[in-house]
Amino acid sequence: MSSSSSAQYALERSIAISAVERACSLTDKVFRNLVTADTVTKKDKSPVTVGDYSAQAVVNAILGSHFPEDPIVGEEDSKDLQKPESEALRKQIFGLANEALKNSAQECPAVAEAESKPSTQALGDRELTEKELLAAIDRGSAEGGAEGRCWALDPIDGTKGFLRGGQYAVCLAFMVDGLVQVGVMGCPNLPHDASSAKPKEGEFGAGEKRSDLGTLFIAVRGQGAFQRPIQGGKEEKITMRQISSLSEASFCESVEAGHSSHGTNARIAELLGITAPSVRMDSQAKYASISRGDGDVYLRLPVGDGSYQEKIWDHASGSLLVEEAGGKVSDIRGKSLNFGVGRTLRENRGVVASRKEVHSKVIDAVRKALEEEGRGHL
Ligand SMILES: Nc1ncnc2c1ncn2[C@@H]1O[C@H](COP(=O)(O)OS(=O)(=O)O)[C@@H](OP(=O)(O)O)[C@H]1O
Ligand SMILES: [Mg+2]
Ligand SMILES: [Mg+2]
Ligand SMILES: [Mg+2]
Repeated sequence: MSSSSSAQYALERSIAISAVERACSLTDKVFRNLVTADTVTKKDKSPVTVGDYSAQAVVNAILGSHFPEDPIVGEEDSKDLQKPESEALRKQIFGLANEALKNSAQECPAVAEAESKPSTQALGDRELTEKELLAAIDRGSAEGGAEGRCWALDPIDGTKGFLRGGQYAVCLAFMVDGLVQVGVMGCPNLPHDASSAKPKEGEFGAGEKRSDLGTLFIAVRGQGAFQRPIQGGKEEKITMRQISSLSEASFCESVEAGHSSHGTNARIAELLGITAPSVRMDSQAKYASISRGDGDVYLRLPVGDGSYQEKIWDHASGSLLVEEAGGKVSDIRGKSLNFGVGRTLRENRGVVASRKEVHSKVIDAVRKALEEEGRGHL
C-alpha cells in the first residue's frame, strides 16, 4: 500500500486547485454577464455552453501544460463548436478562456514553480490560438480505464442549477489505476457556512455577489477532506455529521426527478423513520454538503428501466470527498463504484452515500423500496 504522507500527490493537488479556481471565476463571470431571466424563460442554453466549453478549455490547458502525458476524461468535446454556424460562440470562448489563462503563473506559487521547470510549457505568455483551444477541449476525449494516471473533469456539473442561479460545481479528479486519489470541487454558489441564509435563487446577474458564497472542497486519499472560501483563505478539515440513529438523518437529492427517483427516495425515508424533509440541490454540491454535515445521505436512484450509465466525471471528485470525510459511497446494491472501466460507471447502478456505520441499513431500505416497486432487479 502506498504511503499517505501529505507530500503524496501534492503537485496534482495544487495544480488541480489552481485549475478549478480559474474555471470557477470564469463560470461565475459567464453567469453574471450572460445568464439573464430571459435566458431561463426561453430555455436558451447558450450561456451554459459558453461556460462548459471555456471552463473545459482552461482546465485542460492547465493540466496539459503540467502533465502533458496524462489522459483526461472530460464531459465536453469540440464537435459542435467546429461547425461554421458556431463562429460567434467560438469567439466568446476564445476571449473568456484566454483571459482566464492570463497570468496563471503569477497567481499560484505551485503553478509558478512547476512552470519554471523546462519540461513544462508556460501558459499565459501568449494567447492560445483558436486551434489550440479546440485541441485543449478535445484533450478530454480519453477513454479512461484501469491502468495508469488519468483525470476526470466536469467543467460545469449541474447545468440546470447554473442556469437557475442555484448550485453547480466545477469538478476535477485525479485517478491512478482506476482509483480516485485527488478530488477538487469548486462550488461558486455554496455558502462557506451552511447555517447562513440560503442564497436567493433567480437573482440573475444583477448586483454584488454575497461575500460568503463560493466554497472550494479538496480531498486526497488518506489525507482527509477540506474546505475553504473559493477566494482564498485557510483550509479547514470537514467530516460527516455524527448521528446516533438514522431517523435523525436528512437526505440530499437531485432537483431533477428525471435524474434520480424522488418517489422511491420518499419511501426509503419512510422505511428508515426519517422525518426531516429532503434537501434538493443540483450537482456534486450534494456530495460536498453531506461531507461537511449539512445533510447525511445522498441518494441517486435509477429512473425508468435503469439503463442510464452514470458518468465518471459526475461522481469521481465527490465520492472521494465523502470517503475522506468518514463516509461510504456505493451503488444501490452496495457495490463500490468502479471508475476504471471507461467513461461511465457501467458496472454500477445509481449511487448511495452515507456515513460508513449506517450505510448497510440504507442499502437494505433501498433494496426493499425497489422490490416493492417491482424494480428489485435493478
Ligand atoms: N437520466 C439521467 N440519470 C442520471 N443522471 C443524469 C441523467 N441525465 C443527465 N444526468 C446527469 O446528471 C448530472 C446533473 O446531476 P444532478 O444531480 O445535479 O441533477 S440535477 O441538476 O438536479 O438535475 C448532469 O451533469 P451535467 O450535464 O454536468 O449537468 C448529467 O450528467
Ligand atoms: Mg455533470
Ligand atoms: Mg457538465
Ligand atoms: Mg451536461
